[in-house]
Amino acid sequence: MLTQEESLQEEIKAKKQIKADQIAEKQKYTVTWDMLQMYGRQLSARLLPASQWKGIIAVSRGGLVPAAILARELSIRYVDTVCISSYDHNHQREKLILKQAQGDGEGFIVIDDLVDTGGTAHTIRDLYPKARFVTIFAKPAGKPLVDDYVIDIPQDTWIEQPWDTGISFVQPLSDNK
Ligand SMILES: O=P(O)(O)OC[C@H]1O[C@H](OP(=O)(O)OP(=O)(O)O)[C@H](O)[C@@H]1O
Ligand SMILES: Nc1nc2[nH]cnc2c(=O)[nH]1
Ligand SMILES: [Mg+2]
Repeated sequence: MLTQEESLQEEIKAKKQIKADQIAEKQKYTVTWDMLQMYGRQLSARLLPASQWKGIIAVSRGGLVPAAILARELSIRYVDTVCISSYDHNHQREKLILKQAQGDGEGFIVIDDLVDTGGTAHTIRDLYPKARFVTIFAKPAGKPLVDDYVIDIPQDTWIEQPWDTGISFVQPLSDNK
């Protein structure tokens, strides 16, 4: 007989497996480091002049690499983070704010790698109503919640980020000599 805690853990594990299966079935949009740098530079150009910004707030973890690209291009050295953990619990997707940058976001760029359902973006908007909130990728459901983004991605497509992937051998199409 499982305890309540054990059955909750079992339920969470089963849900994670369902999510992994759903991701595996989705169309993939694979991002390379080069692409990310190129898109990050495009976004940076739209954030000029840099003198209007007090700093950058990265939405950890996905926003960390894009934030580094923006910081370099705009010569911004003040970089902070907001750290959000999303997890499944009792049929609800809850968000836990582990750490946040202070203030209402005025004069700051808040950057995340992508907006999908918009759940994270809602949290960011509540925390930093005066910030300029930008992402590199946007899916239709979350698009209305960002001030700017670079690449449109269909809702049914999973974005594979370069930090989640690696280079591996691929079989040739034909082994015929
Ligand atoms: O629009 P949404 O449906 O909320 O999805 C977008 C969020 O999902 C990913 O983060 P995730 O919560 O997976 O955590 P991570 O950044 O730490 O990888 C991504 O980096 C965005 O922050
Ligand atoms: N890597 C990745 N994380 C996500 N979080 C929510 N949607 C996505 C996605 O498409 N790709
Ligand atoms: Mg994230």
